[in-house]
Amino acid sequence: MASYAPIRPGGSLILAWQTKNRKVLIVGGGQVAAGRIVSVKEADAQVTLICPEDGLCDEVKHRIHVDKVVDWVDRCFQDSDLDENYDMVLTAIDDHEESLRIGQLCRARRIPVNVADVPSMCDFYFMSQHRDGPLQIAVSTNGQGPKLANMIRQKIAASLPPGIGETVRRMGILRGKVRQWDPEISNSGPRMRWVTKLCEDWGWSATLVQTIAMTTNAKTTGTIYLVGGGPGDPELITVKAQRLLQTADLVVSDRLIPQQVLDLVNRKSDSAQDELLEWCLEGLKKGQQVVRLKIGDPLLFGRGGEEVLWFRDHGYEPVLVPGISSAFSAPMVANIPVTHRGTADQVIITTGRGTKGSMPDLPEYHPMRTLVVLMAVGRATDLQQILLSNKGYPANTPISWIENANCPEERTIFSTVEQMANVVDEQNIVAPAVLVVGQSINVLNTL
Ligand SMILES: C[C@@]1(CC(=O)O)c2cc3[nH]c(cc4nc(cc5[nH]c(cc(n2)[C@H]1CCC(=O)O)[C@@](C)(CC(=O)O)[C@@H]5CCC(=O)O)C(CC(=O)O)=C4CCC(=O)O)c(CCC(=O)O)c3CC(=O)O
Ligand SMILES: NC(=O)C1=CN([C@@H]2O[C@H](COP(=O)(O)OP(=O)(O)OC[C@H]3O[C@@H](n4cnc5c(N)ncnc54)[C@H](O)[C@@H]3O)[C@@H](O)[C@H]2O)C=CC1
Repeated sequence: MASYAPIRPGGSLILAWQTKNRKVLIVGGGQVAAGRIVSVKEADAQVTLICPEDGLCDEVKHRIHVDKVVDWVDRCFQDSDLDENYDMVLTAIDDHEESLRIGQLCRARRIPVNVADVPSMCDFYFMSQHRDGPLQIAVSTNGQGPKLANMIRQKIAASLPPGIGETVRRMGILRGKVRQWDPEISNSGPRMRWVTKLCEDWGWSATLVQTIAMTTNAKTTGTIYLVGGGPGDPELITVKAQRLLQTADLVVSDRLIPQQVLDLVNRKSDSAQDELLEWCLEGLKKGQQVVRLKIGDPLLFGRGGEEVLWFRDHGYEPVLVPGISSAFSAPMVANIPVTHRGTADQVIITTGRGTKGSMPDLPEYHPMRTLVVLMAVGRATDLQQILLSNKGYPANTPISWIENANCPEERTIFSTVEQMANVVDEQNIVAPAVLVVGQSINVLNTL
């Protein structure tokens, strides 16, 4: 039998009540009323406050006369005040009998009411609240200890990462965009899975959620930045890239926008790349600062050169920002100094997948050479055969596979050229993985 959460009666229903343009009546003008004004005005309600002038505290006077966010009626409450069709009534007066009476009147008219000094007369309680942009955290003790609610709220607020409100705000923009890309109701499932995965993968690091956020502050001239996002570890991006990501109006990324969404948005086109570039262009035409975020380094097997030419054709010269390529960071993960005095004086970086699936001309064996092969996993058998049969690699030349370098699932496997395809099968190595071949592997690793 499935087990479900137990029901624990005796609480109150916690909601985020939408009161935009709703009519709220506040009775009283002391410090409690001042707090109520802030709460309901932050929720965009229309406020009428009834209280004789000599009862107004300084803060309430400020809200009435300086902020001008309150319609003020200079007298005591009268029963006919409730004829105004209020959506909510809040009393904060020092006359207990009158409080109770107003509460009862509201109850009779089914107007939701909070009576500051009579919890039993409240349809809802106010909570101790922390707000940061759209993020709202509220603590309730369900009437048991308001001061404790205040202390607990402060403790929670102090533990939040800086910038979290901005992160939440940008997430809202991003979710709006995702829905614009594909408004189909029937795609709600994939949309939700993507947003969930994004949140889980990138957590609430403000910077990283910002990297995929899209905002619309138009500037006069658009600029395109071709930015290297590094190998996957959020800490391995440059300070410059981070700054651009934080300030950009639009960030278009192929890594952070995973296949599920590309599938969603690219139904009209079978070329994801073109579609992404078109988005950039749209932003540029609006005068936006656009970041085209590439994994690794844009110009090392990142097709960055092609994108520069494409943007030039469209009248924009991209600003290039380098990133750390896995060609360097992956060997480092495996403690391989790709050059090392006396062991390796050159490093050749190549790919296992050339244009249209071709195999690049691999270099001859040289004992002082380190070979780094990106996108090699699917070609392990071919690579092994070429290195052994055509390029003179001794069978026992050390190799290392570094899978998911600089990501949480990172894995490093050492072997020899003779075994390099075998270990891919045995250890089930999958892309993305970097292959390193050469004597430099043995310098810091005792195998
Ligand atoms: C039932 C409730 C109805 C309601 O007002 O909605 C209610 C009732 C009463 N409060 C009283 C006293 C105090 N209230 C505060 C402060 C807050 N009170 C708030 C809410 C609530 N107060 C609702 C329950 C919410 C919950 O428990 O979760 C907060 C959270 C929100 C807000 O008001 O905006 C706000 C913190 C704001 C912030 O953190 O920012 C302080 C501390 C202080 O002022 O510094 C004291 C003195 C110390 C103490 O008593 O703890 C008394 C008089 C008791 C007496 O005479 O002895 C009553 C009446 C009674 O209990 O009978
Ligand atoms: N819920 C809460 O968090 C808290 C509730 N309280 C309770 O809330 C009430 C208000 O607290 P404060 O703002 O500090 O009081 P306060 O004494 O500073 O202000 C009371 C206000 O009510 C006005 N008033 C009195 N009778 C009125 C009427 N018939 N019509 C219109 N206005 C009227 C007065 O002119 C004054 O402006 C008190 O009863 C207090 O016990 C106090 C602290 C916290």
